[in-house]
Amino acid sequence: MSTTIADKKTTGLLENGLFPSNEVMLDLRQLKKVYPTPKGDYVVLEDLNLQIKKEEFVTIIGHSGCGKTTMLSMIAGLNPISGGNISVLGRHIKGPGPDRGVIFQAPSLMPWMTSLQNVMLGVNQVFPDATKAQRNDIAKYYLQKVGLEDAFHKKASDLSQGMQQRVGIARAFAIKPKVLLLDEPFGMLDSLTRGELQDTLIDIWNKEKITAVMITHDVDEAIFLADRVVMMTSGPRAKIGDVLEIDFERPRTRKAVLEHDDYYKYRKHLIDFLEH
Ligand SMILES: Nc1ncnc2c1ncn2[C@@H]1O[C@H](COP(=O)(O)OP(=O)(O)OP(=O)(O)O)[C@@H](O)[C@H]1O
Repeated sequence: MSTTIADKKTTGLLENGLFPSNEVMLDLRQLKKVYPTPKGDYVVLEDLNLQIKKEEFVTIIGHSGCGKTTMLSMIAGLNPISGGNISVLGRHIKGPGPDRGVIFQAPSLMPWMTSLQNVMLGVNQVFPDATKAQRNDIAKYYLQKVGLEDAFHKKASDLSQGMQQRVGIARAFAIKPKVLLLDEPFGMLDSLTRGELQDTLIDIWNKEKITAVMITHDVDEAIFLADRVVMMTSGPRAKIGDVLEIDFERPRTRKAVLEHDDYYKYRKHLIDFLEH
């Protein structure tokens, strides 16, 4: 009997359903989130278990309001955990830290500062012992990687939305985090700019291989970028509903992905999940 995509098991799992601990970067165990509301407690997430391996790129999809941002902000340490725990390389997180970089939908730059100054803000905090010249080099290196070599000294408020998000990407990579958390980073961009930024992101990621977790509403983006697409159930009490391994070689090109025999099977699998 032939194996369908739905039958495929995630590769590398032990018999207990977990990855070997030395391969795991991020571990969410029995995660729970409760928001108090005037009508009583609202349990957004419950019994949510997810392991993400070192150097893995995972995309998260799920219906609006299911709790994706809640989960990501908890991993970032910006939103308190109501139950269970989150660990990075085996250590429970207790708040935000430079081991986790975040890219939000709106890059929230300091509008009166230049691109370089915005990136330097993070670099200065994370590498206080480096010389000013070294810190400058790091910031410029990543700005150049995102295609902003001509815009080091442009004020953030003078940049287009796409360029601002490029600064956001440079800023996140420049602090050299262990985990990169992306919350719909291209959600506000037109589709052409979105495609360009996906290419920029994946180009840097191919070199740096930072473990990445990215929320997206775009099924094609989810497939193009990910090693695994994680599907969340609808809330309340959302958890991981299904995981789809994307077995395309890297580095990938959009053309090769779109022409691959499995592409539409992956797409159908994700859309079927979202429609039920
Ligand atoms: N601070 C809060 N207090 C109370 N309820 C909240 C709070 N933050 C979020 N919620 C609720 O928790 C649920 C999950 O919100 P969250 O933003 O995590 O979902 P999401 O899946 O990221 O949504 P979207 O895809 O629309 O961005 C929603 O019902 C939301 O209204």
